[in-house]
Amino acid sequence: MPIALTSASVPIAPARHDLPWRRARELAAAAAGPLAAEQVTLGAAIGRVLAVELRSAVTLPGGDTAAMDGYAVAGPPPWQVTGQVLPGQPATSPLLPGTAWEIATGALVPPGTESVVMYESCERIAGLVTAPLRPKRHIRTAGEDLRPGDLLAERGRQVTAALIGLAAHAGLDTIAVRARPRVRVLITGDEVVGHGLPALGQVRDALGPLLTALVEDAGATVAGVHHLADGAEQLRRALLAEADLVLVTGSSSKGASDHLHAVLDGLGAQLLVDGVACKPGHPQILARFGPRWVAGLPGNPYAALIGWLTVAQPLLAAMLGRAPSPARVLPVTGNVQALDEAVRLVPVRCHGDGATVVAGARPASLLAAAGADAIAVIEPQWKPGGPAELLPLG
Ligand SMILES: Nc1nc2c(c(=O)[nH]1)N[C@H]1C(S)=C(S)[C@@H](COP(=O)(O)OP(=O)(O)OC[C@H]3O[C@@H](n4cnc5c(N)ncnc54)[C@H](O)[C@@H]3O)O[C@H]1N2
Ligand code: MOO
Repeated sequence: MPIALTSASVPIAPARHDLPWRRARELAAAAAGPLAAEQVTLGAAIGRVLAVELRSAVTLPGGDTAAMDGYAVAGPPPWQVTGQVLPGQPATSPLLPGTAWEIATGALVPPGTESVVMYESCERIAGLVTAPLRPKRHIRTAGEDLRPGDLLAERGRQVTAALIGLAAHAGLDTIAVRARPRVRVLITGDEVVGHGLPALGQVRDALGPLLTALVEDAGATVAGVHHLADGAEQLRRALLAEADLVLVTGSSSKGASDHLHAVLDGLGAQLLVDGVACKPGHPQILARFGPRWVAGLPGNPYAALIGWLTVAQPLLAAMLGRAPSPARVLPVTGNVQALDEAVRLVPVRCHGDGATVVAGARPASLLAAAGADAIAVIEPQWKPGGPAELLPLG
């Protein structure tokens, strides 16, 4: 059972209300250490995060190898064709000067080979081959691609299809990756319905599907999506189920049916984040009790997406031991104004050398975010057209 370890270097201090957005994100990123490693087959490794660096187990190519179909030749031309060598059938005797062996791409060249000449450059008449001789042509030298111990990928890298192919080429059958954090999603709100058309006063659940997709995209696994009726006891019991992270939506503000603060208090949870100075997404919580973390996200769907990017995504990246990707900063243009004391988070579309605000973003609607490819972090000191950090949206 993967358990998030709290980094020894980050003591949990009681949450200050309305943390600066950047500070909230940093706290979440430093809160947990990587989960345990597990060994998986290459076939199961796509998207996982490397728990150790990957190194080659082989020399590649294993010996000097023909890079073209043609003739392995020794000495000056012409060459008498005296044999043949195919991939997987290494020559047992050396090639003598003045002779040639037919050779296929990928076959080990016989000892004594000076060059490989491709069929297209040769003239062959009655068992004699001639071609201009260029020493060492079309021969891949032993170990020119990999040597045992060569680094294939650093720890913390996400496994891609190319890396799986490379690892197999390098002789590996399994690799050590981080356990996927198990994330439970608790959707609260008596008005929230899971499917079909909502009646007046009801609303279709946007957050179960949104968070499921975000969790899976982040390399974690959804342990369950639970719709809870508003009520402290249901929430308390649901928070006790096994998970590395519990996401709770629609219960982090101050309304009559927002029970998360009281329930966490009753459970003796430690609050790391309790309110963030950003718009939207201000009512956010990050707390820990026992081995599990709880992120309280606003019920407004776009605000919940911002809450995810602020506290949940960095925490999961830490549990996965994921190497941080360099911040992307681009000039941002469009209809947006910086706030005096808080960060504004706006959906943008990127175009080569800049990003443009997608109009119409509102806390309760995902329409603008769905048309965007990133969220721009508009700091109080930002000026129109100035640079802003971009958080990618998948
Ligand atoms: N007195 C105050 N009231 C509010 C504050 C505040 O600081 N003081 N903050 C406002 C902000 S900002 C937000 S955001 C919301 C967040 O409140 P909750 O997290 O408690 O969420 P709810 O009140 O339950 O819902 C807000 C809104 O979102 C709809 N919703 C909820 N869940 C879903 C879902 N799964 N899918 C789609 N839509 C959902 C819900 O029906 C409400 O319309 O609080 C403000 N109030
Ligand atoms: O910040 Mo709320 O999160 O504006 O909708």
